[in-house]
Amino acid sequence: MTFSFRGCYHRETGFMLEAAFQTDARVTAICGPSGSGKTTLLSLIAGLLKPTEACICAGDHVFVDTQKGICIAPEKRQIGFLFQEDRLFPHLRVKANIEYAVRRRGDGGIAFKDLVQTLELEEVLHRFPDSLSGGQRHRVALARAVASRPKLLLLDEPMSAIEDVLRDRITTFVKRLIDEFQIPTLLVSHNRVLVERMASKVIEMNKGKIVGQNT
Ligand SMILES: Nc1ncnc2c1ncn2[C@@H]1O[C@H](COP(=O)(O)OP(=O)(O)OP(=O)(O)O)[C@@H](O)[C@H]1O
Repeated sequence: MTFSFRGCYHRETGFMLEAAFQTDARVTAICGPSGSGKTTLLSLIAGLLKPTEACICAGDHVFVDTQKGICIAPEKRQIGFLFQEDRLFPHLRVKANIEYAVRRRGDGGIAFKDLVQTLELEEVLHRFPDSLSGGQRHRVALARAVASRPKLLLLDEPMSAIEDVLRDRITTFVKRLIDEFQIPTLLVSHNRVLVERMASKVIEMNKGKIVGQNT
């Protein structure tokens, strides 16, 4: 599947993102210094920010085409995302948080048991997000992001809050899910080891622009 992005977005603070790229890679990394616009780019793709002008497509699925007046609602884009903050439903226990995403996809979803075991969440299934540690919350958010077998997966620093001892195993698990279910993924990370391990293409951003690409 080819993912393509062309668009621009202007923040009142003066920050301007103007970028175009396309990728066929299973995992594409977006790298660049702090404040270069990586999270803004993912937010535009997810539909959490509205671009001034854009055409954003994943294969045959057009998420946004401002010239044609198309802007699909975020919840209808079938995008799984994991942002730096975990955005779990605070009123639902961990089990319900994950089941919500599994149910959204029906039979094609990833097995709940498999997710829970690999991410070591058995012990916290009946707790509310507020009572979890940062690393635990992050693992729940990761389970939720991949559970529905999304058309596109957006990972923003996915391993940053994960304890060292779990990081390697979780990286292997996420990579296996992405490969097995052929989920095109955009990965934002400052962690060069993670990028090298997961991504076959790297896009470099700086000051809201794409300044380099390599495969
Ligand atoms: N909610 C906001 N309101 C105003 N400015 C913002 C907001 N969020 C981000 N910015 C600014 O927009 C620019 C791009 O930010 P963005 O978070 O996309 O960068 P980033 O590359 O993801 O950075 P980091 O690696 O630190 O997460 C920065 O100058 C940032 O300060």
